[in-house]
Amino acid sequence: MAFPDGFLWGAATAAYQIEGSPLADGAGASIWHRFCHTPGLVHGGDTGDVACDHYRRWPEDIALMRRLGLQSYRFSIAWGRVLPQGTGTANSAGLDFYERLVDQLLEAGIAPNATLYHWDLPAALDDRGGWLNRDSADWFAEYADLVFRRLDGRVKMWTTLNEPWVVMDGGYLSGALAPGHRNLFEAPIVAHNLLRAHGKAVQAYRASGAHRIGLVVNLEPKYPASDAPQDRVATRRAHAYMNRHFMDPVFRGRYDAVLVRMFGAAWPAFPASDLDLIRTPIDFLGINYYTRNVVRDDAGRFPLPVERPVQRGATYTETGWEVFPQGLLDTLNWVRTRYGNPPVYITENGAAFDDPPVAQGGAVHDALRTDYLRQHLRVLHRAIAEGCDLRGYYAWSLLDNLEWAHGYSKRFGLVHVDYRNQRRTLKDSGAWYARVIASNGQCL
Ligand SMILES: N#[N+]C[C@@H]1[C@@H](O)[C@H](O)[C@@H](O)[C@@H]2O[C@H]12
Repeated sequence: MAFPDGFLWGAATAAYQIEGSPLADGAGASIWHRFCHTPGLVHGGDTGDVACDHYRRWPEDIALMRRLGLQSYRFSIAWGRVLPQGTGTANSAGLDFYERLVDQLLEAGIAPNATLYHWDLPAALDDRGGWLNRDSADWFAEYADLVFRRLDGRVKMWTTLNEPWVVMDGGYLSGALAPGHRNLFEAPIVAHNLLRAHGKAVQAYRASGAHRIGLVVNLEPKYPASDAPQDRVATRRAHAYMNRHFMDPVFRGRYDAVLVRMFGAAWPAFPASDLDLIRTPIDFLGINYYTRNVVRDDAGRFPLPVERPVQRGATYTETGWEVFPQGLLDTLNWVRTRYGNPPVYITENGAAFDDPPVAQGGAVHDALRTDYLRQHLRVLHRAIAEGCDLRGYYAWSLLDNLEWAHGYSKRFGLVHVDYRNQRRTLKDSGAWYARVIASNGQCL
């Protein structure tokens, strides 16, 4: 099942999850540095102080990318490395790091795909209110303009934000992620300022950039646990809260009425001009897809029903996610029909499984991960046949890495990392993915 000529094959990472050295060479601390160093918040007390030591081992990791035959590499830029205080004086050592990385990627024939914000807000900006402060959109645009002017042209594919829904829900409602707030009234303000920041960064790019810029969202299709009216209503609410929450403003210039009603008094009156900014046109949409959500009414839980009824006979990953490739097809067709079939990249797709240890001779026989990826790639081929404008795919992740509050307990990598000595070992899934890339999907 060959994919179209020019289909882009890649793998993805994020700065705080792999780089280590979070304060090196003048870098400013992020909210994740603070969060990890706050006892009790991250599994095992793990931090990003070392991670995969990518800040120092990046040449070795580019060699791994070449071995995989990656055509593109999606990474994120740590805001605090280039602007230690979040605004103001730039840190040339931080900019130099990303410039060297980009230049060597190009040297290796790998197209850089840079994400401006993958959750690591400079702590100095959090001290000024962070995403709760309306000025955050201007702070972000200043940072974006700085890196655009430094790297655009060599980087030809930019993303403003990674998964703004997770930033809002995890960082300000559930409190499971940095900065660890639990406040219903903060959530819509944060979501709105993230969207404003996205719009301002896109406008900054249009003023100076010459290539493409988009947004990466996590989309999780919602299915009612039964035909009972209360389950169908709960499913619509869950869909409004997670999926339409950011897609509707960006592509349709307005919020979902169901979402607004859900928040009730906690929903502020936003200026209409904000929605005009937010809907500034983008060049592509990045979709991170992992699983689906079967929804049963759980009236006691706002805004998302917490119960995820276990599906008999299904396979589940180490993060408790059902393996459900049909949900990826359903999601892509929903985006195609509701939002005018925008160019889409799958910017993350992968799974954590309890991988076997590295075998003698250096192999990791992670058959479950290979099967997960194969099932989802086959679905992508169907999505293209059904008319989705699907341009590329990035496996999550290149390396085992810091899985946020899970610490290093969950492994998503195509490459195993032994955190005791930083030894990298290509897993069977990585070797298989290299064959998929080399055959443009023919071997699926
Ligand atoms: N959990 N999980 C894996 C993966 C996470 O490691 C990424 O940083 C996020 O963009 C997205 O949540 C997905």
